[in-house]
Parts: sequence; C-alpha cells; structure tokens
Amino acid sequence: MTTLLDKIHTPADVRRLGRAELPQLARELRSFVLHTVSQTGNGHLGSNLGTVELTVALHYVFNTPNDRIVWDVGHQTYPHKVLTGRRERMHTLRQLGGVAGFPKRDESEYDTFGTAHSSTSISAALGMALASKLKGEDRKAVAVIGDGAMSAGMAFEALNNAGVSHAGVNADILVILNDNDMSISPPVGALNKYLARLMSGNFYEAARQGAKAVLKNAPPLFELARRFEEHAKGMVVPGTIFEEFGFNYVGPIDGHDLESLIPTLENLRAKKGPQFLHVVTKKGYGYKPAEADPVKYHAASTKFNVDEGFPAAKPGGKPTFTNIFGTWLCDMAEADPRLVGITPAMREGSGMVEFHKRFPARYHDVGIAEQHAVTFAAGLACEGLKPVVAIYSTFLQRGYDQLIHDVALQNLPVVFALDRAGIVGADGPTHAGLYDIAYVRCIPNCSMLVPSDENECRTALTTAYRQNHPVAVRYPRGAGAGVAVQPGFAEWPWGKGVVRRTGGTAAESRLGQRVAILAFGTLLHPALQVAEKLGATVADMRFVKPMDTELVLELARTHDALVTVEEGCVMGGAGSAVLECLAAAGMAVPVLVLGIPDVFTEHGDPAKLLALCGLDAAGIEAAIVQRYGQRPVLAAVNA
Ligand SMILES: Cc1ncc(C[n+]2csc(CCOP(=O)(O)OP(=O)(O)O)c2C)c(N)n1
Ligand SMILES: CC(=O)[C@@H](O)[C@H](O)COP(=O)(O)O
Ligand SMILES: [Mg+2]
Repeated sequence: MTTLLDKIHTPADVRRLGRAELPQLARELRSFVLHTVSQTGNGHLGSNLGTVELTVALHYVFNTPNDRIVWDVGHQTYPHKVLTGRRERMHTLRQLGGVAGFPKRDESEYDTFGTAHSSTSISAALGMALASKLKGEDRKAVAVIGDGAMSAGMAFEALNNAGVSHAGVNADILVILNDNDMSISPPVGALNKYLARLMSGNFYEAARQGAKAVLKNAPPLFELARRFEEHAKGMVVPGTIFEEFGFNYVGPIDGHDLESLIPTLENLRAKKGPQFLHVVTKKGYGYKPAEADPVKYHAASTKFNVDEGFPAAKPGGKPTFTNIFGTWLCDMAEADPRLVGITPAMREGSGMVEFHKRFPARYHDVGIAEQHAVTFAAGLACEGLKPVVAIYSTFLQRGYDQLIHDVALQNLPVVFALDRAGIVGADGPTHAGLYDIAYVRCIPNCSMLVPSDENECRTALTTAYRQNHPVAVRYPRGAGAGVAVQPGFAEWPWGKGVVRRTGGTAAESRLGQRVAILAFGTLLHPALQVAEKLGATVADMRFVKPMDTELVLELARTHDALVTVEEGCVMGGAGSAVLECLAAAGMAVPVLVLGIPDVFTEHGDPAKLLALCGLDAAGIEAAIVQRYGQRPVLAAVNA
C-alpha cells in the first residue's frame, strides 16, 4: 500500500500535501525513524522522535533549501533527512559510506550547516541571515536549538549579537527553542528552571486550550494565523529573557500540534527582524518506552525489537574504559574527600551515574558548558580541592583557552579524564578525539598520560591525581583488551615508560635490522602483535609529556630504526615529541611516525576506520615492512 511518505522525495512534495494530510505524514515519518534506528541499532532516538511534527511543519512552511534551517547538535535530524531525499539510504545511517548521523553540507543542500557540537546554530543562522541581507536575497534563516544546547554560553553570545540591528539592518532570523525539558541527562541549571516557569505558567495551558478554541472553526489560513498570534500575544506572557535580547518572543506552544505549529510558523515567517518561538515537545514522543525513559532512549547502541524496547544490558561483558573511570572515581572519592567530579552534561557517557548517587555534594553537571567546567575546576583547585573533569576529548576543545589561561598558567592540580580519545566511530569526525595529544602537550605545566589497557588506565588516573599540576589522561570509547583491573591505587613511576618486548639482533629480525616500536596508548596491543612477527622491540611509553627521553635515546642507541604509533593526529602528536627529543639530542635515527593522517576521519565502524588509517596490526606491519623491510635503512639513508 503506498503511503504518504512514499511520495515524499523533497520538501516540495510535502508542500504539495493538504494541511489535513500532514498528521498522517507525521505518523508515518515517526514510525519510519523508529524502525530505522531499531534495525540499524545505532543512532539517536529520543530527540528524533521528538522533532517529527516540527520537522514536517518547518519544511511545509519554509521554502527549503532556499530558506535555511540550521539544526543545533543535529542529532535530531533523521526526520529532516528522510523528508529531504535520503529515505532510501537511511538504512546506512552512521555506517561507513552511509548517511551521517548529523547534518553535513556535502551530503545534502538541505543540510545548510554541519553541526554536532552543540550551541552553534544561532551563530550560523545569523551569519546566513545577514549574508542574505547583504546580497539582497529573500531568504529566511531558522535555528532549531534544544533546551540543553541553549544552556551553552555560545548560544547567548549569538542571541546577544542577533537581537540588535547591524548598521541599521535587522536579521530576519527565527530561533526555535525545542524545549523537551531534557538534555541527555535530566536538565540542569537556572535556565532550565526559567523555561519550566515559562511552560508551567497557566498562560501556556490556556494558550493550548485557547488555540484549540480559536482554531475550532478553521477560518482561512492567514486569518487563522493572525487570530492565533493575537490570541497568543494577548496571553499574560511575562517579559522573557529572549525579548530582552531583542527578539519577538512567541510561545510556548505545543511542538507536536501541527494545528498550532503551522499557522504560528507562517505568521513568524512573514515577520521581519529577530523572532523567537518557544515550542514544547516530549523527548521520545510517540514511543512509550522512550517517553518513559528519555535518558535510556537518548540513543540506541544495539538493534532492538520496537515492540519490546531496548534489550537488557548483557551482564558480565568486558568493562569499558568509561566503566573503569567511573569505578576509580568513586574509589578515589571514598579515599579522598577533596575529590570533586565535574561533567559538562555527559553524566552517563562519562560513567558518573554511580558517583552522582554516592557523592551528590561533590558531583557537578554544569550543563553543556565546557568552558565553564574547566574554569570552575580551576576555582575549586585554588581552594585546595582536587577536581576531576570528565570530558570527551573532542568537547575539551570547547574549553581550550580556559585550559591554558585558567588552569595551566596558574599550574592548578586539575585532572582531565579524556574519554572518547581516538576514533569514536559512528559519531564521525565531529566527535573523534584525535587532537588532544597535540593540543595538551604544547601547553607548559600540563602532562599527558596514555594508558594502554584498562588496568593501566586505573593506574594512570591515580598517578595523575597524585600530582600537583594539570594532568590529562586519555582513553578510548568502548572496551579495551580485557585486562583485569587491580583494585587499589597503584601508581606509575612518574615520566617513565616500560619496555614490553625486546627484539632480537638484526640477523634475528625479519627486517634484517633492529627496529623498536614506541607505542603511546592502546595501540600497544597491535604493535605487540606486529613485533612478534617482525622480531621488533616494543615500548609502552605511558607518558607523552613528560616524555621518557632516557628510554627514547636508549632505544635509538640500541636500534637501527624507530617507529611511533598513536591513535591521534600525526601533526604535533607523540611521534612529533619523539622527533623533537632525538633532534634535541642530536641523534640522526630513522623514525617512522604512525598516527591519524592530516585529514578528517569519516563516520562508521571504528575498527574499519582505524584500518583505513593504517593503524590496525596489518596496517602497522605493512608500513614498517615497506619502510624498513628492504635493507638496513642507514645504508639507504647514507647511500
Ligand atoms: C559542545 C557539546 N557538548 C556536549 C555535547 C553532547 N550532547 C549531545 S546532545 C546533548 C544534549 C542536548 O540537549 P538538547 O539540546 O536539549 O537536545 P535534545 O537531546 O533534548 O533534543 C549533549 C549534551 C555536544 N554534542 N556538544
Ligand atoms: C549527540 C552527542 O553529541 C552525544 O549524544 C554523543 O553522540 C554521545 O557519544 P557516545 O555515544 O560516545 O557517548
Ligand atoms: Mg532537550
């Protein structure tokens, strides 16, 4: 049976539908998105189910792609992708070569701006709005931003700039706040309380009821929109913070009610200047398990039966590095009352649920506010506390100046637990944690520790915690080699790496010469596999900074050539540090630096992406054999 959705290949097809057909389209779209995520077993769910009606209404009212829609974070754009010509490809969602999980300009003209790190949409939409004014083009710019993303400073920087005229020119920008009273975790902060007041006021309920009354005899569209707007404006709506920023504020309205959304959007599209629409939605709307537990249903990590919901977690699986961190954090908090744990809105992802439960007074979810998280930690450290900032490698990029200016320059003892360091996989380049080695090691006073397995991770965290200066510990998404984790608080000898395997003589080596592999982090394990085959030496360096220079120089003296491996960018990474060390010592030793090349990685299965970068065992071996396998390189170099 042909469905309405079958007929939708572009938003123009949506705009050809009658208004009365849109609720049916929304139902079909929600079901399609739900089944897509259930079958791919990989992707965001709650936020997508919550934006189905809003997506239909936006593409129905706005002349997309001429009118620009910028989706903040963009994790809620699966309905948008379905309506904009990608329905047939959605089964490839977040897979290598498949549809991306976030908007991507090179994927579709309807993806007007690449997002994924939150709170960028208003800035981008403002740029588009003012560009169209400068170019004399008639186009609207719409930013759709969630209540969680609205808590970030960057969103307010943009509101502050958008709400005023620019040389007498007002931006025709519409900011839509998609308020579902959820971040990934339950929302935090004063803004959330403020929005709750706006929503809970009796005017919102009256507006909902009133809207129904106003619309019940369905007058002509424009008249409908005018009446609705007058009705809404007639509410005793308190002056809102958004009006203080120079926006015309409308709402809150029901973000699942197309009868409210469409006339309101039509009305706002016709208006000039900065407009702000506050819509109220439910995360997971239309799917009972997701409505009941929006935290659990933020994203799917495995295929699931729609009728049964997410399968129960299998007991006894290998602990992830995140689990190792979460356990260590609780153990150390138990042992040291000075420990304070901070997360910028990633409680679950960073493994801090248990810590929050057991140490609520020392747990801080600061919202999507990485800059604040870092400097807040600095303030705590000034007073003798021991803050641990649990932050994804990619999201610490958002607090980089604070890391330098507020923590490192003042040499404050803050531990940065950098989860998701390395290739993350399905989330793609925006979330890959590939730059932290380079961006941390260049900062004075900062140290960077790179544990190679779960037990080493626990030890590295303790070692970092025992220092009195800023220390970052990086570890990857997911599980490691499955090494048993010892309890207690063992520490590494500071600044010392360790030789894990000693290669044979040149004659004994398959390479015909002595090669040492210096591994920085979890790539130690493929390096050991390769060394076993080639007869090479392997060192687990443990520290990028301070580098174990004695070990580097000793290996250089006792081997014909070196290899460095890291799951981080080659440019400025650990391999660069080794080259700097050799140069400082005036040692001319061939060094093969293996890491992430100077390109952005794709989204997809992390193992496949690692192999594409030549960082799986086969890739590492091939690179070494190609470089060193012919004849002793020194002879080649001096030839
Ligand atoms: C800078 C940054 N920090 C953290 C995240 C992780 N993150 C992704 S979605 C999300 C919650 C967003 O909440 P909201 O904007 O309300 O969207 P909803 O999921 O409720 O639709 C967070 C914290 C991110 N993408 N970017
Ligand atoms: C959209 C977003 O930024 C987060 O939901 C992120 O995708 C979480 O990543 P993990 O799945 O690695 O926790
Ligand atoms: Mg939200």
